[in-house]
Amino acid sequence: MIAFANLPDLAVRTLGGSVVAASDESFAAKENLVNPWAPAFRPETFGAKGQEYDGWETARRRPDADGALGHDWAVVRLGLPGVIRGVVVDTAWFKGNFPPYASVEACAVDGHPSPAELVDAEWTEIVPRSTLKGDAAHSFDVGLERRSTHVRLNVFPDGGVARLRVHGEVVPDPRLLTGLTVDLAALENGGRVVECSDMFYSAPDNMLFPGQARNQAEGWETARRRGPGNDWAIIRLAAPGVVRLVEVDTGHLKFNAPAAVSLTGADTRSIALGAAAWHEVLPRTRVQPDGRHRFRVSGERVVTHVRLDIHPDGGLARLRLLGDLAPDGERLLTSRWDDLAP
Ligand SMILES: NC(=O)NC(NC(N)=O)C(=O)[O-]
Repeated sequence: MIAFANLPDLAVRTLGGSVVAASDESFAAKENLVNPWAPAFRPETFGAKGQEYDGWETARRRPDADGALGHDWAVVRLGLPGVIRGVVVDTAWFKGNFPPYASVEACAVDGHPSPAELVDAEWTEIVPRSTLKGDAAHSFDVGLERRSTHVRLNVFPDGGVARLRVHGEVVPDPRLLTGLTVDLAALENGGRVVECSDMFYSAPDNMLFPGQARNQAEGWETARRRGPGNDWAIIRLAAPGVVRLVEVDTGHLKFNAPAAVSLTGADTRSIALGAAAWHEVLPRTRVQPDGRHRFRVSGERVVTHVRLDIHPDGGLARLRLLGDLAPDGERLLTSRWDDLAP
């Protein structure tokens, strides 16, 4: 697997991404580009506009009076702005109607720009015009050391693309975090799972998504553990901080919820994670299936990482670690934001 594929998809709808404009969407809606599920297809489902596709599909272009063909484009607002490390242009199921070439650009615009304002933004090419195949996922590494808020997918001259995945590292806006009590584990604040024991059914980063899980697949689920020990995941927090309230949500895990959970914390500001000592944040605590549990914790020590142990296996829908950033955590977020400015 390519390295960037483990990073969150900053464009996916379940992380707040949306497709704000497109040159054309005659055959199939631009919004499908950021659907969270794998592209689906049912043959011979002809609607009023043609065959139905789970993707974005434009009309066949014809030369204008000057003989120019032009090209199609779609603009995606990233749900989580950040540094883009890789892009996947997936033409799944588009076999006779995929675009032969595509390129991708990115920009960073503060606030909430309208599609018209984005036209005048400063766009930087992050994937040069590249050849595409039909019914295939194309992965492109991106080397732009700056944060981005939007991407523009260009297809030449026209055709269908099932998904645009934009993997990267979240760079949260410190103005929305400093001085507040925030979820130090949330993906949207820059938290991430860096190690885990098992991700057989679904990835542990799922626990850190916004909102509630709508089903079991939207949380973290491990395989049935047949040997000794228990499953676990280590979360690198958004920045060093003090955890004050823990929320453990076993929603939708009914016959596969853990019997108990425990949390420990480590401070790696002056020591490597492998050598750090772990101290108790939440002692081993019984949990019930399919429900939200909240625990006030003593919150005395600054931590950079929290280890979640689930006993013995199962998974969680969500894990929230509400707390306050340490002063150097606030400084870290602010300098990262400034260093990665467009
Ligand atoms: N059979 C098709 O898929 N045709 C075409 N597309 C749709 N959606 O019908 C086309 O012309 O690109």
